[in-house]
Amino acid sequence: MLLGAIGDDFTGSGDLGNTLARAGMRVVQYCGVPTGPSDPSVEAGIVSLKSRTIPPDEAVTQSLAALEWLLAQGCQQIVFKYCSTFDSTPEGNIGPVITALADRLNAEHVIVCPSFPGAGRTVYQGHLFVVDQLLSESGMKDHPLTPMTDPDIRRCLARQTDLPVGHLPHSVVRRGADAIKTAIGEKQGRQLIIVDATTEEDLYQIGYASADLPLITGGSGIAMGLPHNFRHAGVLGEDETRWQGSKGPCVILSGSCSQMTRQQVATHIETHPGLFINIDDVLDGKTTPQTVSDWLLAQEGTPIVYSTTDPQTILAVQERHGRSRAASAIENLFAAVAVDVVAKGVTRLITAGGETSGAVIEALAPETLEIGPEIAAGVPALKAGPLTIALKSGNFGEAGFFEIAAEKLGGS
Ligand SMILES: Nc1ncnc2c1ncn2[C@@H]1O[C@H](COP(=O)(O)OP(=O)(O)OP(=O)(O)O)[C@@H](O)[C@H]1O
Ligand SMILES: O=C(O)[C@@H](O)C(=O)CO
Repeated sequence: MLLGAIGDDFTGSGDLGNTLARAGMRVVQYCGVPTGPSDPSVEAGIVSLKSRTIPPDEAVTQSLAALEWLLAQGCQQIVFKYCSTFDSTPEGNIGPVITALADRLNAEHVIVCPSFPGAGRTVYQGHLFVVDQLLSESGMKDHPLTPMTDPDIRRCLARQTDLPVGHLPHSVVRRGADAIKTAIGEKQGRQLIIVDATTEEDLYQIGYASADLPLITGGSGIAMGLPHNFRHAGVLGEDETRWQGSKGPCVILSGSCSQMTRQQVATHIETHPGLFINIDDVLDGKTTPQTVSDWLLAQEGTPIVYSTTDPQTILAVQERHGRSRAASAIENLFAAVAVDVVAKGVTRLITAGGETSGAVIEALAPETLEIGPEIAAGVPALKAGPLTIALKSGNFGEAGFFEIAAEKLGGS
């Protein structure tokens, strides 16, 4: 294993896997920290955690355990993948995890760059943009778990770490890899460096400049240039595709309330069966995993079960039941439904939402997910034995994503 990565959620880990696989690396996503050694043919291993919104000390412990496993597999460089919208709270978990990984790796300068232009996220003057809006004016201001209200990620990160937070402006980045490398080297003392990046070319140049850094952090875009570094060093094998689709029944579970998912759900239910999950009914026991799973298995086509709704409805639900009780009720329901439908023959599973996908994958507990072809920017097709899976981050994909994903998982 050449490159080791730690992802703070399951969809984001797949996003990173997609970037690396597209550049010709053989990538496997591990669900949690594996207990045994990796298959020796794996060139990039991603340990996916569900650590984005857990208490910071637990996120640090899990991330350090993942790091030890990756180092034991021989990884020469580590990537910490978090969300391209920098999803975090004032306490963490991005800052505490980077700080702990940097300490363990004795990393002097650590790049922090959530930029992912393919999904409209760019960093300029230390500020994070979602398409043409500041992060704090985008849909992320209403996120159910990590509302993002400060677009200046230098300030966001400084609230989460005791390490100094520096900045590498776009005026340097656009001069290319050598200029970036020199500017990083000139930074005095140990620090985390927010690096501006507005285009994919910026990200390639940052990647090339990072060949010797032990730890790199960011969205999936930060990994764009890294496979080239290994190829340039002559250590990357030949690109060969092993992934295959499966033709069996397909179901969709959506707990994401992001703007794009809302559009995708609305599009899908125009032509496919859909069942809305009301959290009050889940907490009252009127809706159970069994009722939902029975409904799914009785449908034709590609049915969707969704709790996806608008910010006002979420707020009202959270006021009635509490934020984490509402979230857990939905996540546990989807997790149990997934286990049941897969046991009963579903071979294509699509989930929407990072937390939702994490709950589902933790319950299904596949040891590994082989990264396959891209479905949409940041979303690869995955495979665990006979089961093919698509884990969609909240704001990824076009309006017709679910239908496209179902076809891709089928091997078309
Ligand atoms: N109707 C609802 N009311 C309140 N909370 C909900 C509702 N539906 C879903 N949730 C919770 O909101 C959270 C949505 O987060 P999730 O990460 O799954 O989606 P997302 O934020 O759109 O995705 P991403 O993190 O990939 O951008 C989950 O914890 C889910 O349980
Ligand atoms: O970086 C992103 O936007 C995604 O990979 C993700 O992490 C969303 O959960």
